[in-house]
Amino acid sequence: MARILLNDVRKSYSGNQVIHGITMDIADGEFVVIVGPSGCGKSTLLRMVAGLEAITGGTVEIGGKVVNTLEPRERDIAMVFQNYALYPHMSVRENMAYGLKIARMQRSEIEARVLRAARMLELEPYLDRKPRALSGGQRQRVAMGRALVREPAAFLLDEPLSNLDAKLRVQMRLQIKDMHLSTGQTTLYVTHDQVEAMTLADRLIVMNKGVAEQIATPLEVYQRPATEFVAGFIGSPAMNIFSVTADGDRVTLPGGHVLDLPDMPRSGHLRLGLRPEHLIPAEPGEAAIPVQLRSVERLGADAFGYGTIEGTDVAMTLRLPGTSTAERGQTVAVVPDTRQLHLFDPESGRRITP
Ligand SMILES: Nc1ncnc2c1ncn2[C@@H]1O[C@H](COP(=O)(O)OP(=O)(O)OP(=O)(O)O)[C@@H](O)[C@H]1O
Repeated sequence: MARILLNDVRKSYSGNQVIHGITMDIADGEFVVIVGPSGCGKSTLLRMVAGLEAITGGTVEIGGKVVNTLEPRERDIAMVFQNYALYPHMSVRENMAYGLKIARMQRSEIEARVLRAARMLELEPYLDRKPRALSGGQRQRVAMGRALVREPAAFLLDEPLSNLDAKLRVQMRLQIKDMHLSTGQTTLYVTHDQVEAMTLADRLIVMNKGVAEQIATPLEVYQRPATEFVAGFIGSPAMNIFSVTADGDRVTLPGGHVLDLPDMPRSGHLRLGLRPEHLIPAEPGEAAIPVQLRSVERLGADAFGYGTIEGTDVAMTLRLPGTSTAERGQTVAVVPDTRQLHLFDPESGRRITP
């Protein structure tokens, strides 16, 4: 087990910087998820920790040792990739044992470790099968088992569930969580799936264009996004974010609609963020945001209304009760829950208190 320290880690490809200095102290046993849109540098960051990419600047420390110039096999880490990379001619047992055999571990110890991992991953019935006779989920568990038997200081996983169907992904997500709880191993996990990120992580690194926009627990990221980018990226359906002008507590919205919002931290142009669940039906006559609905999606317990602020093309998503009779073409008047406002600086995109 190990603590991982990233200190101003940078990466350039032929002079083009793609990771712009990431610093983070990952505690021994912590589960950290690197999340962000395609191309933001998640895999590159993970591969630098693994030793599969050279580090252009800064240092990576694993278990108190700077590993910048160490080969992957010298770093005491195990990596699981999205494409499993199993040996087709070997059985599940042989696939899992292979790395240990190469490391000349004693046979009895290899067997014990393979059995322990197989039990944890519910692979015991398949130990003598070849990969081609396994389902996608089973193959992914073998890839996981192969990493597990090495009992490394840290686990690095790059989108390990992206080749599985939705139902299997949920199962494997729970299994990964269980595995982490029982091994207590430091884990770095890359995904672009925010549900995986929110449910697995002790802490998240939310990345955008090679920068860590926020490093915090999933709940902090959801409740107090540090930037407009994070606010828009985390949460489904996404947060409604639009430009407003504040004059004291009088706030003018797109379309000229005016709300009285208490405790505005400053006047002038601001970006206002409101999650769909924090918009409440207005009382008759109350100053409200009129939302003209373009479509309503009914999910049973809830319904989502997609539309625009009346008289504008500013998109708004509402979360309505499953019993709502709202329909496409109707206008629904809503007011924000004023304890749940998010305000961002229009220039820097950074959160303005609260
Ligand atoms: N070998 C390379 N040479 C040049 N540029 C590269 C190389 N590998 C990655 N990049 C660039 O670095 C940036 C980050 O890539 P990376 O693969 O880390 O992103 P990612 O967040 O993992 O994306 P995805 O979710 O699509 O896998 C991208 O702009 C990519 O084009």
